Amino acid sequence: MINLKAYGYIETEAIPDGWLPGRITEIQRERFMVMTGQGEVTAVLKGSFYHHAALRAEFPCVGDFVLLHYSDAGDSLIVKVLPRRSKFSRADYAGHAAGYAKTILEQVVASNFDTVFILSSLNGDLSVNRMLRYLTQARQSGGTPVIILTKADLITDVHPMLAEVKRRISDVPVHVISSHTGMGMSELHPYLTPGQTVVFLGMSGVGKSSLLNALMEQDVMKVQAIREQDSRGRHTTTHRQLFMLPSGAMVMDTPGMRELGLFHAEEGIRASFADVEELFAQCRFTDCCHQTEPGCAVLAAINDGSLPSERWESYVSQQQENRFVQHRTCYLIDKRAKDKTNAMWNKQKKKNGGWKK
Ligand SMILES: Nc1nc2c(ncn2[C@@H]2O[C@H](COP(=O)(O)OP(=O)(O)OP(=O)(O)O)[C@@H](O)[C@H]2O)c(=O)[nH]1
Ligand SMILES: [Zn+2]
Repeated sequence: MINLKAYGYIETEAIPDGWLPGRITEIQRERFMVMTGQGEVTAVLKGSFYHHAALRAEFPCVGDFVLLHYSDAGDSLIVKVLPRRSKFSRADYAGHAAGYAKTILEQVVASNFDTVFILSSLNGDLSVNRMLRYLTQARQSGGTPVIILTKADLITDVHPMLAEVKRRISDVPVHVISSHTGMGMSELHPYLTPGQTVVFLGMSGVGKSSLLNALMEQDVMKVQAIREQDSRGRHTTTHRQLFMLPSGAMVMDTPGMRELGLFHAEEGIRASFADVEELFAQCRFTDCCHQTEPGCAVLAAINDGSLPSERWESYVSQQQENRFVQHRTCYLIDKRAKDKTNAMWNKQKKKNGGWKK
């Protein structure tokens, strides 16, 4: 018997007779691995998930708690996804049937995590703006962000960089580690207590796989020694996507996490830049664009130094990216609707042997 609480399960609703709660640890095409009180089982989705395929966001993802009809011979059946307490979604544009265009836009790639480790490499180009973007996503997700500066063994003096990060990001813990030497790793223990789930965010090559291997105390992920042009087949040692660490905490690593874009991130942006958005109310004109207008509170704050201009710039660039995603989404909905109308029109034309009567 396995205690599902060790997997972060919190019973929030009574489980009907004959149903079994479980947590999704791995997804391969149509087949799911689910950890349950009876051990890990394979499962498939109840047909109704496919009938309502438009509700893409409701498809189970790694980390989800689900209810199953348990079968000890063959696949169990996933009947319900329990409410998610946190999630990462990505905007999904890829080739789906036109009729579903309005509702396939959010694809959830990981859920029910407590902490988001935002990784940046100290020896690469350490970009605080990029960190701020990841912070917005983390805040939007419902997880608690923590910043991890990796590969400390490659730097002689980490202090200037650490000071710069802390200066610009004052409300989030920052840790300096090396997965190779073990430096700073003990600082991560408080986030890795039993039943806690962590996800990693960070650019390719910052050391996510190396950190996972170090925390697992074994090589579960293949680490890239040399960058390949072809990103396929990268992590070939395992398909597992939810790892139980020796400490009793879990780490999720899903392919989707590696290609997140900002998706409907207004709330996250608002949370990250409350100080900036508060200024807007103080502008003289309600439709102020904060560019050249007289009486603009933003320009005044930049001038007197109370709003660092780099902070204003990263706010503007996150807004732009978010708006781009939204426009693109609207554009695609529009285009799919048009394509569908055209297809119907052409069918009609054929049937009528020429132009519609
Ligand atoms: N010196 C040093 N190198 C490290 C450390 N962590 C990772 N590396 C190296 O950085 C490179 C990339 O590490 P990975 O762990 O594969 O990075 P990743 O973030 O998983 O990369 P993707 O799989 O592309 O997303 C490898 O060559 C690692 O050996 C560290 O703490 N110190
Ligand atoms: Zn203004």
